[in-house]
Amino acid sequence: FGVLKDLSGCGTYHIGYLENPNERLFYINGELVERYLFCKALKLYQENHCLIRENVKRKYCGLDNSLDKLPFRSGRKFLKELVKEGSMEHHFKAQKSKDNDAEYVMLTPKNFAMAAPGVFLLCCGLICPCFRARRKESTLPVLEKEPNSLDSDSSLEISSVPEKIPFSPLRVPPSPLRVLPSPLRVPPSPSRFSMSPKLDRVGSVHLNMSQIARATHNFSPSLKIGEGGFGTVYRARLRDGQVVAIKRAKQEHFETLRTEFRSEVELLAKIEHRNLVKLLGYVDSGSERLIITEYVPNGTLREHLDGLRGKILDFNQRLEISIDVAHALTYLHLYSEKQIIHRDVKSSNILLTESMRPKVADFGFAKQGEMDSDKTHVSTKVKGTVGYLDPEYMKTYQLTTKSDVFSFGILLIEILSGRRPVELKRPPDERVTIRWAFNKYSEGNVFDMIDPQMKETIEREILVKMFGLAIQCAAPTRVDRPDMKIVGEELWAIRMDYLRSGRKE
Ligand SMILES: Nc1ncnc2c1ncn2[C@@H]1O[C@H](COP(=O)(O)OP(=O)(O)OP(=O)(O)O)[C@@H](O)[C@H]1O
Repeated sequence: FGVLKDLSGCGTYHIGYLENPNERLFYINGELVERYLFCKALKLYQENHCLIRENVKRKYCGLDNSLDKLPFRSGRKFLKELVKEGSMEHHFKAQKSKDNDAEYVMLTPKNFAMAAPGVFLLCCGLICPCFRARRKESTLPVLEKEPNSLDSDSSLEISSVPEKIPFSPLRVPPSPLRVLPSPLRVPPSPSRFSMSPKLDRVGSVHLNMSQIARATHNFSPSLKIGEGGFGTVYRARLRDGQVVAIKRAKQEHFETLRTEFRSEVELLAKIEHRNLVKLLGYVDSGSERLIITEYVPNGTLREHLDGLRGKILDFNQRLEISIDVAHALTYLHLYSEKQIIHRDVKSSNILLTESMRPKVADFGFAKQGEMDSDKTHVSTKVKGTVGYLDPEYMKTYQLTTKSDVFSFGILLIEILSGRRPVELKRPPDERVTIRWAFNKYSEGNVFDMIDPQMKETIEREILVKMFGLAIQCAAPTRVDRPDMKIVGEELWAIRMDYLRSGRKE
């Protein structure tokens, strides 16, 4: 995989490129575009006095002054041109004429990291008539935006002030598909994330560094239980016998990760739900930053789906896990002190207890919502994991709770089918799981979608309801997605049907 480089940071265009040994791909607002449109967007940046690195201009758009030769268009005109000529659809058509296999072209490992969200958008728009009309409607407001307007897209986090920001190499994503904040963006204002002193005393576990070093045997590799993009996780036994998980920030990314860690602690401190990993304590001392949470002993949901944890999950367990995750998200969206959008709902962030109950973890990307204000969304940089990322959020940078609903829809299909959101080793028409599922669902082949490792027979009606719900959650536009509370209620009703059907209990 190439690394997606995001040049955003100015105005409402979010432009980026992905460079592989054999190929360069360019995108604007999450969509693949031709190079010349990318260069025009750079030109627009330049006209708006935004920072563009000279080497990027030179490398991708020719000589320094070649940008100046491109005709300048107003933001509105440019966006119209973008839609007319350079959209993902255009790219698809261009590729198709060359190759006759557009999907294959879009989904090679080389370009997948960029293409997948767009593919979701496009494929859902193309193959699902009921979503298509809505999709067209919903793109309109975005098209009307001027690059420097101070409307909803003038992001809370992305400064439009053309400030010179020292270049730092883009950090390599922890997993190849995780979308990370761009280093070229102005960091969030310190005040938004500054920790109140009392947060250092958050939770019930208060340890100093030497106590932590003792509990982790000096961060012994034998106690390491996992590694994520932001740190290494250790299991530790405290003096009173309590077993906890300690996430230690990676030193090399210390400054970049500060925001993620603070965000995680601040939000975790406010929540209390049996299906959410509980924060126990926090250490921010010198060159160390650690988060102490409850230890969840039975691995991640993904490990269970992969059969790495012994017994394969049965249908009832999958249904109960789905319900619990839906409840956890409903709590975050509706009932926590402040509305919280998780932004990284995925199977590897769901930990299981010994009794196979899930706990949603990893609040590094979580964000406070706008529940108490008149605003319908938060405008913010895109974070999350490709494959689970809401295409509308990717396109508009407008974050709502419905982005979590989208990820949950993808997760639900994963739980039922066992398939990852993207499986590059499969034939082209099966690589994007949501698309494959939608096709199967439309053909009425729900049994084909069930995880082959699951041997029970489930009533067709129940599967139709569950897959139908998952597909609805993963609708391309947020207006078509149900609220998380409704999703939980629907799943609960499905479970009632399932129990009544006499297959279990
Ligand atoms: N509270 C916990 N209890 C038990 N295991 C945990 C806990 N927190 C994390 N882990 C383990 O550590 C691994 C890494 O967790 P972490 O949240 O740092 O990263 P991740 O979610 O896997 O990756 P990324 O943050 O890049 O998405 C998890 O996959 C899990 O196996």
